[in-house]
Amino acid sequence: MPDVSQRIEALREQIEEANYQYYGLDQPTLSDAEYDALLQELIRLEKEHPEFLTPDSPSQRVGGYIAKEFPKVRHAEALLSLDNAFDAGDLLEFDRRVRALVAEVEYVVELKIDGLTVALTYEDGALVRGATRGDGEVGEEITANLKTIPAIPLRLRKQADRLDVRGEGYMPKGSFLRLNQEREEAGQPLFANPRNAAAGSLRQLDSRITAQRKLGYFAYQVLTPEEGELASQTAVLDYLKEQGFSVNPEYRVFSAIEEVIAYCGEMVEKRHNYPYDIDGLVIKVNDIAQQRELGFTAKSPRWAIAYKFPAEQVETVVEDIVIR
Ligand SMILES: NC(=O)c1c(N)nc(OC2CCCC2)nc1O[C@@H]1CCC[C@@H]1O
Repeated sequence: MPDVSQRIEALREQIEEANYQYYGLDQPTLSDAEYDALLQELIRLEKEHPEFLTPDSPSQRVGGYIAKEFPKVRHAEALLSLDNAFDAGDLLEFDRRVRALVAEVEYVVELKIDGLTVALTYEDGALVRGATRGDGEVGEEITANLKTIPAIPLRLRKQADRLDVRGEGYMPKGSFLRLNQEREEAGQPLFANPRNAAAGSLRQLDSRITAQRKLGYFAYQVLTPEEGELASQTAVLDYLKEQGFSVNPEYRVFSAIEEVIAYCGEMVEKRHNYPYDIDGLVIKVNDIAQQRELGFTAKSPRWAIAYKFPAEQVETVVEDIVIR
């Protein structure tokens, strides 16, 4: 019989690997029952042997920490907002401004997840801090709540002294529907949309409540990618996947803005085909060195723009959510 600490370590690795397969690669390896059995055994062993409990154990994902308030935390680098484009003209104008400063350019187009920005900091491979966007400079520290999101790794898969990651926390449509049904049965006010539900769930003082909300997270940026020799946004996305993050797979690379414009048109029709809300697309210059050359305006990067989908009639959206 291996000693308890070896069993605990083996359980942790199996559980985190299952999380990565399910949330990182979207290829579940364990059934829910098998996963729960491992987690329950880990929680039991850690209760019987608290000397082996560590803050980065997957047992901490079920929550149990009650904050009195959220401390403020200053972001390592300001979280910027994005300029918006609403039609082909705006996108052609964006491309013209980019090409005025850099010669050949390639664009990465990502789904614009309709959630809220969450900044994560890892030191020696462990998640040490997570925060909301706040005003872009200073956010709220919500680490305990973020640890309950299986798509957010508690430990990186590859060695890194320090890694700052940005991504979008969101509530999948299925979780949103279930939550509002429960609230309706309990006579509580309903959330208007998944984005509000995600914001409310991440700002819960009791992380057990956050754990029940079944939130998701898509990582899309690392700070100082050039230090990690990451030369492009697509390389950044590959790196984030290797490190165990859930990265949205629906990104495309185009070398002409006309192709980006055509893709935006296609996606207006497909925007409801995903199990999470999107409110547009984010178009980024792929090459990191060119991003540096293009720099930033006072509030947003010159190398990225958000294409916002046209507003819809309310009944279409409600009908879509209920029927689908
Ligand atoms: N919501 C998103 O899915 C998303 C994305 N896929 N990619 C970025 O890239 C940032 C990085 C630097 C410039 C924008 N930002 C996103 O969301 C932004 C954060 C703040 C405003 C937008 O929601």
